[in-house]
Amino acid sequence: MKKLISTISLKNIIYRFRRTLSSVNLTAKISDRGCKMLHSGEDKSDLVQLPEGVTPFTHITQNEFLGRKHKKLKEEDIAICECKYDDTDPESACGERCLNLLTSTECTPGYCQCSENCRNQRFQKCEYAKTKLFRTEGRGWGLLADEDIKAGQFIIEYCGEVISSEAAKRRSQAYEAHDLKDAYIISLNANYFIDASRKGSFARFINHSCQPNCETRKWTVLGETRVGIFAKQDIPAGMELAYNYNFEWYGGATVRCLCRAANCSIFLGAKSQGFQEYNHVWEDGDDRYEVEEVPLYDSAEDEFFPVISFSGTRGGNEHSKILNDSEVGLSDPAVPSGRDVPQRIGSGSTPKKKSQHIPKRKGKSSSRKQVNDYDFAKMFASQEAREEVTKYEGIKKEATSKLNSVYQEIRPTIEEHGRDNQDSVPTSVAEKWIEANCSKYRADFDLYFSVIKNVMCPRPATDATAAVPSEGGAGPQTANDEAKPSEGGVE
Ligand SMILES: C[S@@+](CC[C@H](N)C(=O)[O-])C[C@H]1O[C@@H](n2cnc3c(N)ncnc32)[C@H](O)[C@@H]1O
Repeated sequence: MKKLISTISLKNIIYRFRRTLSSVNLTAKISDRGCKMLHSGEDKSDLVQLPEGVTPFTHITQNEFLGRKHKKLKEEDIAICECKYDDTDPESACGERCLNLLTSTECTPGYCQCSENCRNQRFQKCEYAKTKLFRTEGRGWGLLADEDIKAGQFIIEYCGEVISSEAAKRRSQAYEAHDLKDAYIISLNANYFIDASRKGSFARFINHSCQPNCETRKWTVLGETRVGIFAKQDIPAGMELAYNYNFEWYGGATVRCLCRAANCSIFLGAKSQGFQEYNHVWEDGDDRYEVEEVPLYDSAEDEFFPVISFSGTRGGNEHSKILNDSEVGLSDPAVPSGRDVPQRIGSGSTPKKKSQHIPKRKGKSSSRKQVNDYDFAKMFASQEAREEVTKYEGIKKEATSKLNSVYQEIRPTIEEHGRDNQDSVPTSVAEKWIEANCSKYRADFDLYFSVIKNVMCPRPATDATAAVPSEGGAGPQTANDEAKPSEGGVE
């Protein structure tokens, strides 16, 4: 908590400091938008050749806005850092101590004193890691590292068309209606989404994992928010890149997740906006989400996909091939391979197979369900035990519903700032969330403690009508009354 608060204050201090600096009047022009490396003169999107089977899309290296132009950054809004280039220490040019870098803001060309030596224009200069498109088993196309990537490294920007949330909903439904099963819409902020279905960068091929080696981060570049894929850990060449789709991904059709992680949440982007709009989900920790129907596709044809070569945007990383999951770091011998599991296939690659459906397990409910809501009190023969356990069951229910309502309250804020920018969430909101979580954990603990205590040290039954007399229900009460759960779990 302390760390969170100090990060927030640090950010405020840096922000104020930058505002002061930005009043310094520099005269250079703001550079043209876009990735200079790829957009100097010719349209490099023409050069991108895709392997056979990939649904064609337009390759872009900066977002395109529908219904508006790129922002024109006002001079007083330009954040200027303090860095100065020193040729004896090139790393000092907008390195890790750069004020802009620290606040996830790229330096503005013409306004950075390090000029062409500035190292904090990675989105603008398309300083991407080398990656390679490959065919996965059952998850369509994927992107893998084509060089060793360091933890924290910027890998690639997720580019696409920036659209409103209403448009995202409309498009998502239209894509589904047209049977486009791969969904490429992710959230930019509370109101806007990036759709990489028709236009996008190679980031659109990065698949989801519940235990990912990459993450999305939002950066401010020339006044606009942009989404980058960054390495969460060192990634060796040849390993598949993956990030967690929850929060960012708009979702679409309900898709069974095939990431093979031990903590897999079963469905792709189950916490994403699109998923939640289409389905009613169970709480975290439940073994299954309640959904109307789950379309699954057979991946058998994926396995016979030929090795294909193609040339892409940058030298050295432009051929694709089919690799099996163990070759890209996804194998788990405990999990059946694509051959055994009914899975869905990537878009446009192979003819679609007949869809299957998981039968609906329960009636559709209109609200979030409580899980683990077992009435433990019924287990006990003694009146006192039942009363005590009932009391803690009540406290736990209260804490759960408080946590749910806090979640609903803070969700827009969290979604606006994005999962990776939690330090921007107001302290009061963060505190509320942490407090509600602590209360819930404490209430859970108190309830389970009370159950275990009463099972281990049964009290004599005082109520002949006990619903389910426990085995030792009539036994003598042991002297263990001191071992009580903590009082006032949720206060
Ligand atoms: C942003 S696209 C990723 C690229 C996609 N595989 C392709 O071939 O174009 C997202 C789609 O990939 C598939 N996908 C990604 N991760 C997956 C996973 N862990 N399990 C199953 N399908 C996945 C789903 O069809 C999803 O709609």
